[in-house]
Order: sequence, then C-alpha cells, then structure tokens
Amino acid sequence: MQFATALEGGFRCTASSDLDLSMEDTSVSRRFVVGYALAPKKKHSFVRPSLVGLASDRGVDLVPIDPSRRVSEQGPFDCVIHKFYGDEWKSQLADFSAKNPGIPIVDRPIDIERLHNRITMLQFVSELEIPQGRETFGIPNQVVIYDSSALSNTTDLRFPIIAKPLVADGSAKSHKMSLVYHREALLKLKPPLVLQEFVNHGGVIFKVYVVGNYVQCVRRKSLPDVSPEKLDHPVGSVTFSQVSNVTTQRPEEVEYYERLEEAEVPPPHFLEKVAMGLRQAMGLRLFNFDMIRDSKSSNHYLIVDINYFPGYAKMPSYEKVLTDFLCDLVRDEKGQAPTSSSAPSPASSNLCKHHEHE
Ligand SMILES: Nc1ncnc2c1ncn2[C@@H]1O[C@H](COP(=O)(O)OP(=O)(O)OP(=O)(O)O)[C@@H](O)[C@H]1O
Ligand SMILES: O=P(O)(O)O[C@H]1[C@H](O)[C@@H](O)[C@H](OP(=O)(O)O)[C@@H](OP(=O)(O)O)[C@H]1O
Ligand SMILES: [Mg+2]
Ligand SMILES: [Mg+2]
Repeated sequence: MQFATALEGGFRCTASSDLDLSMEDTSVSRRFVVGYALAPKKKHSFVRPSLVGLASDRGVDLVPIDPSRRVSEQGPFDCVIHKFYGDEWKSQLADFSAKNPGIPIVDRPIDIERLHNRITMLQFVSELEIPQGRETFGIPNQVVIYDSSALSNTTDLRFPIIAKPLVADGSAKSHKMSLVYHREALLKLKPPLVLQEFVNHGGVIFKVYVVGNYVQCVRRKSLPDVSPEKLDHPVGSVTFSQVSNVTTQRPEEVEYYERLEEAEVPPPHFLEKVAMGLRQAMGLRLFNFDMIRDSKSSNHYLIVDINYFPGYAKMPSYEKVLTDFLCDLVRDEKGQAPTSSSAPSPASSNLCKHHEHE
C-alpha cells in the first residue's frame, strides 16, 4: 500500500505558456528521443511502461544508453538524462557534449557532485538568500568528523545525534546511519561522518520533489521523537537505513499512518520559494529534498537531505510530470517554447512539435 500523500497534486512555479503552444499549428511534428543512462534498479523503478507509454503518446521516445559504449556513438538524442557518476562517465558526457553542442544533458555532473557530500549538499541551504516570512528554514547543527580522535570533541552538539556517512553516493553504506543517545556511543563510530543534531519533528518528514519548475510535496514516515528520558538508553545508539523510503506499511502501523495522512503540510508558497531557490542555487532540475518541522516551533523547518534524481515513481502522477518536463526540455532545445519548463501540456497540443527547417 502506498502511503505517500501528495500536496494538492503538486504545482508549477511559473505562469502557464499555453498561448505559445497554440502558435505551433503550422509546424511539422516529429518524434524526439530522450536517452537515459540509469543503473538497472533505477531503470526498473523509473522507466515504467506507464511512463514510456505516455511519453510515446506525446511524441517522446525513451531510449536506453549503454554506458559500456561511447555515448557519442549512440543516439541521436534530443536530450540525455542520467544518474551515473565517476570520471569515466564524466568524460563520456564531455565527449558527447563536444560533438553535440546544444543537446541538453540533465543534469551537469559538476552540479550533481556537490550532493555527494553531506556537508556541501546542505551548504546550498545555508547560502540561500530568501526573505524569510512566517515560515523559516535552516539546517540542523552539524559537524564533520574526519578521524576518530575528533569524536571525543563534539561538545557543541546536543544529544541525540544522527551520525551520517559523509559520502552520499547511492551505495547501501552511504545510507547506513546511527541515532546516538550519548557520548560514549559516539566513540564506536567510523569516520568520515557528519554528526547532526536530531531534531524532534513528530515523526513526519516532507519529501519535496522538484522536476524543473514543478514541485510536489509528499508526507513520509520518519524517526519518532526522542524524549529526554530516552537519552539514558541502555543501548548507546541504534542503526537504521532508508527509514523514509519504505513503501509498505505494517498492520500495527495503521494508526501511525492515519496520523501521517493528517499531518499539516508546509504552505505551497513557502515550498515554492525554497524549492526554486535551491534549484537555481544548485543548477539542478531533478532532485528532492527532505524537510522536517521542528516540534518546538510550528513554523520552523529544517532541511536534512537533498537527493539527485530521486525515486520519482513514488510521486503521484509522476508519468505526466516527467513527460511534461521532457517535452518542454526538447522543445526548449529547438527554441520553440519559452525557457520556463512550466507549461502544463494542453490536451490540444499532445505532441511535442518541431519546426522542420530550424
Ligand atoms: N537532523 C535530523 N533530525 C531528525 N531526523 C532526521 C534528521 N536527519 C535525518 N533524519 C531522519 O533520518 C532519515 C534519513 O536521513 P537522510 O535523509 O539524511 O538519509 P538518506 O539515506 O540520505 O535518505 P534518502 O533515502 O532520502 O537518500 C530521514 O528521512 C529522517 O527520517
Ligand atoms: O540510491 P541513491 O542514489 O542514494 O538515491 C536514492 C535517494 O537517496 C532516495 O532519496 C530516493 O528515495 P525517495 O524518492 O523516497 O527520496 C531513492 O529512490 P528509489 O529507491 O525509489 O530509486 C533513490 O533515488
Ligand atoms: Mg533522505
Ligand atoms: Mg539522501
């Protein structure tokens, strides 16, 4: 059973450009090819028949890229989407770009890389200059620990603390975390780590999905609050992994999920400001961020994680959202649509169209 609940189906952050699309009546339509480079698990979860079908109906063919062959010898592509890392892959993309200037690669490896380190990842949030209104946001207090000797020296942080691997590279190891109740337990941890204050937040996390200019917020399960008594826990720490990613609920959790469904979501105008601020600062178009509401202050939010190319298939209506995004992307590339990828695709303009003589 799916337990994510959408916030009013998501929203786009700029005005619709339906009018521009109506000018395409004299164009000749052709099909567009989006090359995707994804690991098998991601391909399985993302490239579902429902997405392939909808995109195809709109004139976009999703074609796999074989990473063991030169990308520039595959295709032709009208754009490339990917979630691969490493020097070899970067040079493949650089070679492709050199031979295919103007073909969008979503997103640039250099921009994605900053999300692979849990310190540089959240620096974007700290650097955001958004006039704070009723709702405020920030990041939890945290320190980076490179070697074990520094573990006894973390006096500035309040317990409980979450110890997160410094590297966030998509490996199982990078998701393995510890909730640490007291100091002695810290000494058993293995750096490099980020030690982050655990903030009570009522056991609900908001996952805010961004796809170009589209934003959708879902509620998800999170760690329960920790009471002060719990800090005397006989077990100094507990490990956990991907606590907010599970998509099934156990029978004994029914009540919890009922409450989760009722949890008040952050206001759309606030989500929009943060999402578009981050999008611009990071130069990324495909990401999500995890946000919690501080139980001590009903309007203060903390961003605890940012993920590149997250599990979009868990987002309601992902097929339409991603198809709209890809259509806009290839149209933009041909100079046919305004630079905003915000236009909802009107039913009357179902195909992505291309002027033959451009
Ligand atoms: N500072 C914090 N205070 C309270 N809870 C937190 C904090 N940081 C993380 N969490 C909880 O721990 C979970 C995992 O943390 P985080 O999102 O950083 O890990 P991740 O493995 O990168 O997650 P993802 O699967 O989204 O990539 C969060 O979903 C949230 O439930
Ligand atoms: O395996 P890495 O590269 O770390 O990426 C994961 C992200 O960290 C998670 O945030 C994704 O899950 P959510 O979409 O529920 O956030 C998760 O989604 P998935 O498991 O559905 O693919 C992954 O994208
Ligand atoms: Mg997370
Ligand atoms: Mg993450």
